[in-house]
Amino acid sequence: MARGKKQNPFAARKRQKRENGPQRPDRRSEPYEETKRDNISFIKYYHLQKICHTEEEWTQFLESIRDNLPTTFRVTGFKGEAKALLNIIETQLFTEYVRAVAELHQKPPEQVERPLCLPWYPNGMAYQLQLTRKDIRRSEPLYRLHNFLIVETTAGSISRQEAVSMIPPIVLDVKPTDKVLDMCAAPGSKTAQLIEALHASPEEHKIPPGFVLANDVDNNRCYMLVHQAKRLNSPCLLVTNHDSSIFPNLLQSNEDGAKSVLKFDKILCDVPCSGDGTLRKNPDIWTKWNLAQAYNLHGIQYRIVRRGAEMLEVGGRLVYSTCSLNPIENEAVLQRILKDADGALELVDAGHLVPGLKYNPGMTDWKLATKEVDTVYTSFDEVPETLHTIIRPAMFPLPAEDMAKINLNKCMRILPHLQDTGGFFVAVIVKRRQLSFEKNDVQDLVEKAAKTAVEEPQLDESGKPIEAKNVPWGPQRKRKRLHGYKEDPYVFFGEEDADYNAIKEFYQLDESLSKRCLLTRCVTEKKKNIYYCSEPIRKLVVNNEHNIKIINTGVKTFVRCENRHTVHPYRLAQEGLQTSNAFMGSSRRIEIHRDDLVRLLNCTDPTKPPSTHELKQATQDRCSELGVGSCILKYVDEQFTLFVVGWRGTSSLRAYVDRDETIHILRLLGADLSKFEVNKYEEAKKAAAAAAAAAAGAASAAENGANGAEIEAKATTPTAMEADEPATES
Ligand SMILES: C[S@@+](CC[C@H](N)C(=O)[O-])C[C@H]1O[C@@H](n2cnc3c(N)ncnc32)[C@H](O)[C@@H]1O
Repeated sequence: MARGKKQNPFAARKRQKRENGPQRPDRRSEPYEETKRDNISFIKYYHLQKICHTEEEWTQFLESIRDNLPTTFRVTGFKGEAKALLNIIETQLFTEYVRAVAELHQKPPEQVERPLCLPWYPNGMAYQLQLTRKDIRRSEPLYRLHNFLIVETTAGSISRQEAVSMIPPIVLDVKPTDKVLDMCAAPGSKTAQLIEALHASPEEHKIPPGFVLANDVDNNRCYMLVHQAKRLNSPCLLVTNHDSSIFPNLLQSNEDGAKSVLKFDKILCDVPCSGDGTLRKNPDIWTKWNLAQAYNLHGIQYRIVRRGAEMLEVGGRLVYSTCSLNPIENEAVLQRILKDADGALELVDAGHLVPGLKYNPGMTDWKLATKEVDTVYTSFDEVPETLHTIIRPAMFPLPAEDMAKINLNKCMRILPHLQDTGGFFVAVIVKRRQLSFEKNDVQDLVEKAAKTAVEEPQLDESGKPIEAKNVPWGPQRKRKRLHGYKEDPYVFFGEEDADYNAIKEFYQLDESLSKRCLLTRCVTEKKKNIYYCSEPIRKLVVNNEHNIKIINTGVKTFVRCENRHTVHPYRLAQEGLQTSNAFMGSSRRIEIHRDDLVRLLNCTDPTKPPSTHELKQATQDRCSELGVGSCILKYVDEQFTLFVVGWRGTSSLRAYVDRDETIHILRLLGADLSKFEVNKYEEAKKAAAAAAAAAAGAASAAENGANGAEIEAKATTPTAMEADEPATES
């Protein structure tokens, strides 16, 4: 090895593997073997626990849990156009669905089961299809349904989510004013529901006064969470990366300027669990299931819910949920925290929030067993000493008189056979008074904040921030890093900001969109992307950034675009329009006819935007009043109003939205989508045919002794972008 050169351990391991040859046989070419849906310990254990009330129900349970899971999705709630989309789904999409399923199963359309509207999901916005996710992904007749699910999911208009997983956010009953904590949030399907609930009254709150703090201990999963939540474009979300069981107390500023410990109105503890409720979706769990998983998880589950209870406001609501059926991970955890709380926490009924949902009550008696379920214990005295570190006294049911006080029967056990879903456990707790073990020491936090305060950006003599690139040792580098955490800083706008003033003037921005809530992710004079977060989120960040690992916040609202035809350096971002629109004046608005909007959206070549002369006279007239630059295209329908970011060029007008959003809007407008419809099977067939033809051609050329003249694929050089187009976003 060369001197001074360190050996890369990963490369070395890879080299070693290559030299040793393949360790495992390559099974890719072998036929796919179905997992055996059986596990003796699982069946013995749950039969022993009597999770079903009768033998007949037990048989139904076993039959159902071995079956594949239907597909479910919900229309995301707070967008104005949600109802219009639902209407399209119920008419056009389901007609196409029936046709495709009939073709797939080769039966008459009348015999195809219609999709089921989940009766307990609010406003009839969730549906269940009698197809597995695999069916949809792999069957050609279903390609349009597949395309629909993918496009609308990416556009944020629907969410594909297990039916039972939709329940915890519903029973948490989030209001737009609530401070919400999602303790174990990734990958974020429930967080998305919490955000939607926060935005449920746009007429009342342009920006909801509440917020959602979504946290997960797993850094990589935090980014999945960011990706999932981003589709909703909410300025009221903060994503953090902590162990929830030791989540730090957060500071808040009261109206009088004093500091206090922040308490949450609503907390979701969707804790890590053994996941045996998801056996229908993840059949692999059949082979791995054993009781040790539940014993191992009980401790962290208890510590998370205990910490959640401490952070809950008196009068606040906490939902504890798992996708496990095991009482060790469910009732045993809850009885522990309820006993600790000594009446300060109360289990409450939540059935009225999910009317029509079938579930069994929580268990008040259960047994413990060895890993193989060959020995059963009804009390800790029976447990051999060798198992004392695994099976703990608190896992056994409380004595009858204590059990009677805590109402475990109010928990909800959703079993697969009750309504053809996965298995799930949900419990709702209300905090009646402070907990004796709760620590609310503000002084400590204030001192810590003062000690580790993030330095303000350095300004030059004219008050401008000094470019970070000129001072590599500058403010960003000085930021205190928590445990190797490496996120860029959150730099809020100051009182005087030249960019803000320019934006305000150009877009006639109402000052109630607080400039202090605009932020960038680096200390630089030339800001690139400008994000917006709500005022409560700003305060949360400013008060606590010394203490919490922030992964993400803010919605991209303005984007720098250099363009020689406009003096204004920022264009609008479609993501942020949902918030910024309500604060913009009329200077950059164009009310547009449906046909014009369809024409603009159908233009997929950014180098050839539609000329204004092709548009309706009213649009042309309005365009001639507007200078070059970003604008808002408004379309009003009987059912909904759409706002789309546009770009007024010197002689053109274009819509500035991505492909999935384009398809979504065209769908709402009832326009032809065939241009965007991809049949991946047809494309694969064409590609295979082309490859076969090329191979045949090459073979015959070789046979004929041709001199191998190369057919050069011509690189398609795009024509130069129209000069008045903004540079595309990076
Ligand atoms: C059941 S999943 C949560 C699913 C999520 N609520 C949703 O609906 O998409 C449990 C999550 O807990 C996280 N987790 C595990 N231990 C944790 C801890 N100590 N603190 C915070 N999160 C934790 C895992 O990384 C995992 O993402």
